[in-house]
Amino acid sequence: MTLDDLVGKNVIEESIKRIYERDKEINSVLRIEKVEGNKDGNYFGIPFLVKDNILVEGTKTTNGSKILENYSSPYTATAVEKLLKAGFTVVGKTNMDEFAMGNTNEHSAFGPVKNPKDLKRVPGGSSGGSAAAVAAGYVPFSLGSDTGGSVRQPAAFCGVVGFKPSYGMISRYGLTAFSSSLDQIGVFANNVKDVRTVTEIMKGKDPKDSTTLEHDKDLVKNVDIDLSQTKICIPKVVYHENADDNVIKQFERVINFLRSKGAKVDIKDIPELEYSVAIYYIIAPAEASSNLSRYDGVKYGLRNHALGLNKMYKATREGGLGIEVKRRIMMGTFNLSSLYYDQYYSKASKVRKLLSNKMKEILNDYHLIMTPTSPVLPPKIGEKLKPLDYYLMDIFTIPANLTGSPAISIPFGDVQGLPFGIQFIGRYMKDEELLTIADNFFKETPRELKNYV
Ligand SMILES: NC(=O)C[C@H](N)C(=O)O
Repeated sequence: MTLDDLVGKNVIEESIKRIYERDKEINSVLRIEKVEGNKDGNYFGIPFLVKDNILVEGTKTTNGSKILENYSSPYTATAVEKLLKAGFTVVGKTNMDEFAMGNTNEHSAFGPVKNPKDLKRVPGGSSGGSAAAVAAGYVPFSLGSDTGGSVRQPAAFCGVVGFKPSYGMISRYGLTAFSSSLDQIGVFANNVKDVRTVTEIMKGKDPKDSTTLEHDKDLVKNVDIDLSQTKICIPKVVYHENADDNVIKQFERVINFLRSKGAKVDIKDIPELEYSVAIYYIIAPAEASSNLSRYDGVKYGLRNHALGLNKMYKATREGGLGIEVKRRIMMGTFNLSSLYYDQYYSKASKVRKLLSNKMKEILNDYHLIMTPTSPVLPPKIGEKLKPLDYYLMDIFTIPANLTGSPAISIPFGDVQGLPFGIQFIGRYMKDEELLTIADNFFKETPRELKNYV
C-alpha cells in the first residue's frame, strides 16, 4: 500500500475494518480512535496510525503504561497537526514498550505485539505496534519515536522502511519526553518515497520546540548523486560485535550489491563506536529519571491512595510503572547522584562529544555509514534474555541518536524467512542527501529482495 496508489481515494473505513479483523491476533493497535483530516487537503481519505506516546486531541495517550491508562491528550502534537492539515486521518494509536523503553514490545502494559511476518516472534521495539501495523497492511504509514533505534529496529524486524530524521528536523512538541536530547519522531512506510513525503510535511521550525531547525531543501526531490558516486563507510565494529552469522552474510550481500553498482565501500576502524551503548545507558536513563518524575500521582494520570504524600508517591509509582521503566529510573537516578555524577553522566557526555566529532570526520569523507540495522534477527516472544542482551541489540542504531544524524532502515531480502534491514546513517541536517541515496538503493534493489515490501 503506497501513497501513490491511494491519493484521491477514501480508504479510511476499509483500513479500520482491516484493523478490526486482523489486529485481535497482532495487538499492534491499542485503540481505534478517529481524528479526521482536513477535507480540502491533498491527502484526504488516507489513514495513518500514531504511536501512543504522541498526543492527538480526541485520543488517549497511554505510553503503553498503566500510570497513563486513562490520560486524554489535551492538545495535538505539531507533527500530527501538520499531517491532519494535509488531509491525512488518524485512525488509532499503536502499542509500544512502556514509555518507549524496550526492544521487543514485550514491555507494554497492554500485552505484547506479534510480528506479522512470523507470529511467534517480536516485532521489535519500542515502536513495535507502528511497524507491525504497516507490515500488516492496515495503513500506508505510521509514526513512531526513536531515542536509540525505536523506529529503525522494529522497521528491520517487520520488513518495512523506518526513518529517524536529524535531531531538530521534526518538532517534539506533543511527543512524551523520554530522553529529550535523543528523542525524535520518525516514520514507517512501505517505501522510501512515502517516508520522504510524510517527513517533508512534518518537518520545520516550531516555536513550541526550541530545538527545531529550519531546513530549506525539499526532502522529496533528489539531490544530484547516484549509487555509483556514493561513498560508504563500514565500521569494523560490525564484525567484532556478537552479530548473528546469518545477519553478517546478508550484510555481505548488500556490500556486493552496492559494489556491483559502482559504489565505493570501505571498512574503517571507528573505536569510539564501541562506547555507544555505554554512553546511551548513562545519558538516556538520566534524562528519563528526570522526565518521568512528573508521573507522581499528583500532576498526571494514576493515583494510588495511601496515607501521607511519600506513601502515595510510592504506591502510585510502584503500582503504575513496569519493571523496565523502574530499572531505568533507578539507573538514571544513580548516574545523576552527586557522588557519581562526574564518574558517569559527566564522563558519558564528554565521550558522546568525542563520538560526534569522529562521526563528523568520517562523514566528511563518506556520504554515509552503513551497518545492519540490528545485529540479530527478531527473537521469539517470551525468550527472556538478560537486560544487557536486549540493550546490545541497539548497538548499531544508538550512534545516530547520540550524534543527531539522520538514519534509515531499508529492507533487503530475508534471512531464514525473517526480514533483514540495512541501516544508512547520513550527514547531520543533510536528510535530503541520505533519503536520495536510500531511495536509489531501494529502487535498484532486485525485485526478489523486496519480497517484504
Ligand atoms: N526507545 C528507543 O529508541 C530505544 C531503546 N530500545 C530503548 O529501550 O531505550
